[in-house]
Amino acid sequence: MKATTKRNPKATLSTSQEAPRKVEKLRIAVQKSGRLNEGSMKLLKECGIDVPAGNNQLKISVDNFDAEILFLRDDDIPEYVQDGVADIGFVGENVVLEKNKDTKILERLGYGKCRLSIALPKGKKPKSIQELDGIKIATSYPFILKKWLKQNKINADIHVISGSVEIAPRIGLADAICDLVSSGSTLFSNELYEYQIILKSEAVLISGNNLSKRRQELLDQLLFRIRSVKKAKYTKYVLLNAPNENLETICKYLPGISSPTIVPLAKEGWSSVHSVISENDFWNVIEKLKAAGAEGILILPIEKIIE
Ligand SMILES: Nc1ncnc2c1ncn2[C@@H]1O[C@H](COP(=O)(O)OP(=O)(O)OP(=O)(O)O)[C@@H](O)[C@H]1O
Ligand SMILES: O=P(O)(O)OC[C@H]1O[C@H](OP(=O)(O)OP(=O)(O)O)[C@H](O)[C@@H]1O
Ligand SMILES: [Mg+2]
Repeated sequence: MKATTKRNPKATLSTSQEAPRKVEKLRIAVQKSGRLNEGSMKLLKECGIDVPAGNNQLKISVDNFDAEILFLRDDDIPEYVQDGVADIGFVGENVVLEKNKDTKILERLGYGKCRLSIALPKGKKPKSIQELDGIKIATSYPFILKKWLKQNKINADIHVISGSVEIAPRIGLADAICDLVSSGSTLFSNELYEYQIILKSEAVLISGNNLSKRRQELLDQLLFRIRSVKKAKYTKYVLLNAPNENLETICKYLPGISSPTIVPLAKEGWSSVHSVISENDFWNVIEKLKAAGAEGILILPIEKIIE
């Protein structure tokens, strides 16, 4: 008898009605509004992650990367990352250290640079930090401040307030403050001065400890892009013209990633040299390049460096 393949109508039905497989996305926490929002969104854009302009939504899916952006208060980001509500977060190191959650810092991001400092009213000039003993310090950073005081064996009283810390000495709430400083203008307008830096901070990328395999893959891709963007920021593309007899000397100063490119110029005996160099190194070699006859030196920004 001829074998027949029986079709199971139910099986066919269940396949066609199956819900589409849920795509695992990397959940990225970003400050909703405030000092770090712009820098974080700019960095994501430079990494090729297009976040659609949201109409004040708190969660937005990205079209060209398996990710969704969660817009949060910066203070909540370390805890949400620790608890796995978000996989990674862009947040100030000051907040990471203050909240002291179980997260790890993956990368320093170079924006949101500020200092956490003890500031005193103008006119009060302790000769050493030990003279802070016994004073009352207003702050929104009690954890970091307490640790610093303990390390320095200073016995001061901490008064916790959540904002407008700089006003505390003027209204008699405290003798000193411990708050973020950048330009110093908020201190200045409140008749205070920066006495002692206790932390230098910038935006950092943090992650939790339990990412799924797929989310870890996505994070690795994002980290690779962030590092390429960061590297490019501090590196410049250099173009210059040089007499052929000095090319060896010039190439010594501009070794590039593997070696510089040399293209002959229409002008007899001259070449164009193309290379990359870190901005710091460039300022150190510029005089030497000129002394070796380099002319028409052009310095161009680089968008990304993929190594
Ligand atoms: N003056 C400053 N210059 C540079 N960076 C700063 C400055 N002040 C704060 N930052 C950095 O930006 C982060 C966010 O600062 P912001 O003032 O927006 O916080 P916030 O008012 O607590 O915001 P949120 O509403 O999200 O709680 C700080 O934790 C710090 O890392
Ligand atoms: O040294 P400056 O450049 O003056 O910056 C310092 C100020 O910046 C931050 O406040 P922000 O302006 O972000 O307002 P906030 O108090 O609402 O957070 C910080 O809390 C300081 O008050
Ligand atoms: Mg906050």
